[in-house]
Amino acid sequence: MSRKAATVLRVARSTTRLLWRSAPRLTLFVLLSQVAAAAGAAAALLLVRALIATLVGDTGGSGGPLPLLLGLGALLGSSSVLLAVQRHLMTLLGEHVAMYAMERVLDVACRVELAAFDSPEFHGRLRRVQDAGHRPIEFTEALLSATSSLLTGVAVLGTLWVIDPLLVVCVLLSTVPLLLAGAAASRGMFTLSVDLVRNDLRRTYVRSLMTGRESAKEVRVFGLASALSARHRTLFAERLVALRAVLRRITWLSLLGGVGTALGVALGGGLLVRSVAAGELTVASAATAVAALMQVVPLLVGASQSVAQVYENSLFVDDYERFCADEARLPVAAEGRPAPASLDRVTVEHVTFTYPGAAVPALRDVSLSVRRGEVVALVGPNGSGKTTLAKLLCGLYRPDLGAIRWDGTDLAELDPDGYRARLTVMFQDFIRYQFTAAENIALSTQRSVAEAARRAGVHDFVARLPAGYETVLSRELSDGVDLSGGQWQRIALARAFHRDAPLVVLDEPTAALDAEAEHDLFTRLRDLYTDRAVVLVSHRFSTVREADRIYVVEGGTVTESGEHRDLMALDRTYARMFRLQAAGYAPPLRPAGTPVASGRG
Ligand SMILES: Nc1ncnc2c1ncn2[C@@H]1O[C@H](COP(=O)(O)OP(=O)(O)OP(=O)(O)O)[C@@H](O)[C@H]1O
Repeated sequence: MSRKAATVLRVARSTTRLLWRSAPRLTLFVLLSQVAAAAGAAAALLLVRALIATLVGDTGGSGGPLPLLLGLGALLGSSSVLLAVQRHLMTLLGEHVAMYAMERVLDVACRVELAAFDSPEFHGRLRRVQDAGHRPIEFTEALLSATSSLLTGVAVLGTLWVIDPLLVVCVLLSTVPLLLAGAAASRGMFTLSVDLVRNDLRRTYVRSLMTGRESAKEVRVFGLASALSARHRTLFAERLVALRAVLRRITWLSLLGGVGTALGVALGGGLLVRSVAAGELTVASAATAVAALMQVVPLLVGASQSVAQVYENSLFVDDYERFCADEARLPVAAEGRPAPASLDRVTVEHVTFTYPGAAVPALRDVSLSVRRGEVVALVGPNGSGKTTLAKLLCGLYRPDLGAIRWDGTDLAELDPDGYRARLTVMFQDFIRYQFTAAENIALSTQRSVAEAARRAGVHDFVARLPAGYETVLSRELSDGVDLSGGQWQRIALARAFHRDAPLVVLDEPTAALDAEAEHDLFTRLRDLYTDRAVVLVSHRFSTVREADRIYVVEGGTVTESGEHRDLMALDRTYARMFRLQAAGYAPPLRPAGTPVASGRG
């Protein structure tokens, strides 16, 4: 079996499964309507035959032409109703299948390792399969249409076979170039969509900058509109160039296919003329054969187009199925043991980690530990690896070398979802969900959110919003409210506080908080998290000095560690950075000779 046929068969099976799983009753109705349509067509043929028999007086005792005519009329009427019902059912089924297909993609997207999101290839595939939701139903429609054209074609070919089997051979040969051209065109369109996916992603991104609320401010202040539209036009022009090249090839292929078909038909015509001239065929038979040829050729052209559609859609559905199968196989399923509910100590042991595709490791031979009841701080310059370490602690990436252990057990041996459920985190780039305030604090549970909001110091503020915790925090999706940067950060903190977990990771939790709120949070941090292990990433030395242990991360490695006093005594990077920041708050130095204000007037 050719590879193309194997793909189509595989996709026919997977599409049937998709249809059935997405909407079993609708699928059944569609099938029944197809059977009814076929039965109606057969009944119409029988009625026509009976009518002709009645009209030529060869009735065998039936009740005259009127009931037959009425029956035929009723059949024709009901067939047009059936057609409308079929369209209705197919539209609904298409929506169900697209929804089901999308749900599978979303499921995979939420389960894959975070590393996948660092790969442009993954984003390309994700985009392609998201766009392929309509393909299963189009595959089904094309398959039905090809089958019905082929069945009708076979019936007409039967007439030709009776007149001269060679004519059938000519007709079949004439469809081969069309089929080949169609298959090449289908592959061309599929390859084009693969090649253009990066371009599509970039265009979508540029468009989102030009239309998004987040970017609207900068686009206006920095006057980015014309630069962005130029970029959009360039990307569109690149797309057009690629599209034109493929369309040109497809047109040439269709032309060659058409010439092949014309030659096949001409050969059939030549055969007819020769047979008539040789007296092997009556003029009446030759006329019937010409009529059949005239009928069968457009039928087969239509069938070839449908077959090409079947093939094109099968390539997209196959791609989609491979994505679901491949990505689902990534090691993220609930394998491994569940993490213990309690925690005594998390240790990072000689961990080295390089982001996918990065040239240098983001972390090199990093070791640290945090115990229950301890607050451990990570400090260091921008880009030194603090957030990366936080992400590894959250089990979002796996170390290349070394291990992270939860009470001695390597995280690699634990079920990742179960492990993540044992920790809570506030990321530096936390998400501002355009949902209600309550949902921003706890989307996945119904547990009371007020206590967490109180801890984050945001309860009073939220309670004063127009609809309190039910206020939607969006001006884009509803007539809700937007918050200030600090208010958003407190909401994100409340989200972290809402989960009762033994490991707490806070990455720059106070960057946008006012001085009072920051001070308040840090003085309460220990009370909030007695009995928890807290890892705190911060650039604010005034807050990290209280930590039980401070790790200084520089260039992906831990260069110093200890308590504030020890690190100050060491007088290296920490002490230098601490003094630098403290100097910013020191009173300005007086130029020499300036009198000191007495303050007594
Ligand atoms: N997804 C990624 N893919 C590739 N490289 C990355 C990725 N995320 C971060 N990096 C790189 O890893 C290094 C460490 O980044 P990280 O975000 O951990 O720094 P950081 O210490 O938290 O910095 P900051 O203080 O600015 O938040 C940087 O060089 C950064 O460019």
